[in-house]
Amino acid sequence: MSKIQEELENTLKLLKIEWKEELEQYRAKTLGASITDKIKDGICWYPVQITKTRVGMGERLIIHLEKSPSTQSHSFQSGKSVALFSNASEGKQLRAGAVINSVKKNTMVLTLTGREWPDWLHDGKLGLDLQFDEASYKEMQWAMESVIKAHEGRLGQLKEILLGAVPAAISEDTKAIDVQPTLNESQEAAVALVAQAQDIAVIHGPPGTGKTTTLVEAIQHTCKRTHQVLVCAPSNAAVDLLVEKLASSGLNALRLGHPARVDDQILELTLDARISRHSSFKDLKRLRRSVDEFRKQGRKFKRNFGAAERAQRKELLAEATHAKEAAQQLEEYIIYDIFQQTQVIATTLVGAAHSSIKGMSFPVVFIDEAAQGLEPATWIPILKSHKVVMAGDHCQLPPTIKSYEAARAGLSETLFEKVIKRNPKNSQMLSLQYRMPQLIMEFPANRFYKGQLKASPSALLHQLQPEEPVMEYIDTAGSGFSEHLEKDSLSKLNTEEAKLCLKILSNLIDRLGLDQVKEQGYSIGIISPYKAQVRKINELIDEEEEFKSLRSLEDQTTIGSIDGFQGQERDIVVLSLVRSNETGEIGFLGDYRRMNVALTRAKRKLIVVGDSATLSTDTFYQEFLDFVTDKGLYKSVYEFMDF
Ligand SMILES: Nc1ncnc2c1ncn2[C@@H]1O[C@H](COP(=O)(O)OP(=O)(O)OP(=O)(O)O)[C@@H](O)[C@H]1O
Repeated sequence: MSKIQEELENTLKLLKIEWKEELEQYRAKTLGASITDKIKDGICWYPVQITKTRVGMGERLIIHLEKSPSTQSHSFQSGKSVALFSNASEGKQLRAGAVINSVKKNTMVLTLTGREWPDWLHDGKLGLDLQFDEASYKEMQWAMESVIKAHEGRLGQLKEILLGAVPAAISEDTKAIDVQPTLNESQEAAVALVAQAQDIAVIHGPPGTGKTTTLVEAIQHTCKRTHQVLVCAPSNAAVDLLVEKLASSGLNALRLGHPARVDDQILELTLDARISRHSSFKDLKRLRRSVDEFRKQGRKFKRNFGAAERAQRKELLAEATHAKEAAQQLEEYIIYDIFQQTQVIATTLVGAAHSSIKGMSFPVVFIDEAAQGLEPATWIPILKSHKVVMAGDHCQLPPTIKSYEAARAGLSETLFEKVIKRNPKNSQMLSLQYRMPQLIMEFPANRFYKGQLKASPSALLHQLQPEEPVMEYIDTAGSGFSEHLEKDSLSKLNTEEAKLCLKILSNLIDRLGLDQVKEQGYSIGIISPYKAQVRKINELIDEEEEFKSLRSLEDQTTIGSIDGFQGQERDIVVLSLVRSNETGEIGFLGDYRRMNVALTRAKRKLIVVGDSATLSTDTFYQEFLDFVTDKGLYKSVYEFMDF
């Protein structure tokens, strides 16, 4: 067996270990567990009441739910798969699949996976279970098996090239390319590389250097020459960001994926929305209504059936089937028509296995944030493509891997890293960043990029107001604040620190003036490495009177984990580090790439809040504390202790 085949077989083996680990963790929580156990584990809500049902975009069925208030934490998050169940039928549970749109402390909005309301929806007591997402693993396994099996054809060639056994080809044609005049020299060189590369091109570089911006330019350029391209990223948030930029650059983009997982601003570009805007949609609706009508009529005749009624019923149900087939055909035509008009099909890596693009192939696939994609997931869109373009930064967050064994044995190395190492000539580095002023950039630039990262003149001027410092570190040491473990999720939170962060942010908003912040449209990010802290911050903003001004900025504010912020930027960022304990334990803050992402999201103001007594046990954080002290960015919590 060749080295490459061995390597791929090994990756498949590691994927199976990871799959087993995640399944075992899920089973440990669910198998044989009573509803009470599951509620305690934070993976079940029961009972829940329906507060509203409605039909959303694309005729999706949407349910608003509420449970009685409790302090019980849970693992429900937007985008996750759940099952709604009822205890109405004795012994057997009635279940319907759904995806979470949004979740607050005691309320949730869901989109049902099916197209029909379950007939038990208003019977018995309802509950909600978190589901294990096995479909993604199946797709990744299938992709790995396809790559292993491919010895000929384009996939057979691509695997040899991407994994470094065969050199990648670059065209000699160095015709000047027509790009936006705003691109810098290395960004322009990256677009040229994408045009010339026959097999693979990689754009890499530190945060804010315009990898996504350059990728969008390269996509535009490619779309002038080809009918359609595939564009992917590992996370829904990263796909949404790309789609937004592609659509505003004038490209006809289609966002594939479940609408509940898509940002509200992008909903208009989903297949559901595009179908509902199609000129034949009215006919489709009419046909679907007639299916329902025939069925309803057919089911009316239940008792005292004579031969004539039986025949009539048969006829009505046959009509229903007929209308259903016609509706399906029309829907297929509408989808075909939409795809014909689409220049860019955008989806997550795993979403590239979506049935609506089954059997399609693309001249080029563009993968953004490729350094965050698990290798088996990254192969999924490559199976459909002739040429591969990746953008990313391997000093930012890697993919999340649950099995320590699989990560250590090599699953943590991404295809992006392998490609850069093995095809150095086919990559273009960007090193001029446009996001952060010097002070925000300096520490990550020195610590992660050997000082090679430079700030563009425009970024140097980024600030909120001349007298407002662009960066501050607020030390909570000595305050008595301390972290807690959220028992059910095993995530950490630090309530006092969460309040302090919001207080500091409210003060900043007061200084700038609420109206001014709204008028300027400053975007705000409140970030923490821990999901439990993110939940706590959300809860405080929703409930506490003193954070009223922050509530009124809801549309401009994003609260999330560091992992969810990769690829994004905000004018103002508050980072809550949470860890505060006697033993100096810093847990997964020890993955410094996570801090690299967190420290490089802010454009005009970065406020970091943490406990130096705990953090300084680690040399990386000690260096960071030395940096903020040297630069005069250090403040103690005592300056804010009046609250
Ligand atoms: N040539 C340019 N001129 C002016 N602004 C630019 C240029 N290139 C990128 N930018 C701006 O810099 C910011 C960062 O760009 P972008 O998000 O593309 O960077 P990135 O490298 O993908 O960042 P990250 O590593 O965080 O994902 C954006 O606000 C973008 O508009």
